[in-house]
Amino acid sequence: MSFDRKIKIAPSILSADFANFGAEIRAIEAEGADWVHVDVMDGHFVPNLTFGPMAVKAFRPHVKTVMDVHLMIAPVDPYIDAYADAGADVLTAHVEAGPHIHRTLQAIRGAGMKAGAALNPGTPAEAVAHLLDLTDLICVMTVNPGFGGQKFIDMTAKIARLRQMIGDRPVHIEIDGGVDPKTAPLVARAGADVLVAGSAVFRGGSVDKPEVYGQNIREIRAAAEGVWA
Ligand SMILES: O=C(CO)[C@@H](O)[C@H](O)COP(=O)(O)O
Repeated sequence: MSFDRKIKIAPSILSADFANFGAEIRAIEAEGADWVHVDVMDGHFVPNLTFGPMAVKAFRPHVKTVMDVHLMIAPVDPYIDAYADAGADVLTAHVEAGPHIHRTLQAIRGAGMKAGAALNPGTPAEAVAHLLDLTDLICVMTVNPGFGGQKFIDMTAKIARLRQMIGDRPVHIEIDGGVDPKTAPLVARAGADVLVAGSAVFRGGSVDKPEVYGQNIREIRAAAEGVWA
């Protein structure tokens, strides 16, 4: 997985048909997704439950791009090897999920994955100030995690601060929650390069109407890239 700061659209399969993940993943990739974002929720760190490492391992053969796994679980450390075995390319843990995020990021890299650190809306950019050399991606939550389809919370000041703190390190800034063609330019202008979008990608489409996914992905990408025009 090479590093660049081009805009990447990462559809969240939280908004896909849960009875048809393989076909949904193949459809979004065929329609232009750069990464596939997989939301793991434990019903404890967040008030919702999705799936665990066995399901993620079953997704792996369908993902030809980058499998970006966002853990909304606590604790994280006992499960790192299971997600490495499942084939995650990027494994992101929340800084709020435990007292030892530094150790967690080291363990994620040690298991051969790219390491991400996620920040809830109430957590300041400074929470990752001493983690930047251990981190490949900072995920800025623009909703309170747990559900798709929520209203975007403006975190542009935090994103801009992170971009300044990161400097020339090869660290992605990923935005997660409420990303659509209206909010994408705001976060891209502030310095984000990976845009997770669930409802705004899957809305109106299906595996039988995948061209809608393609249109939705293109609209988000064009809106984000438009800030550089
Ligand atoms: O992690 C989460 C929610 O906790 C996200 O990945 C959502 O799935 C994004 O969904 P939309 O806000 O784009 O519908």
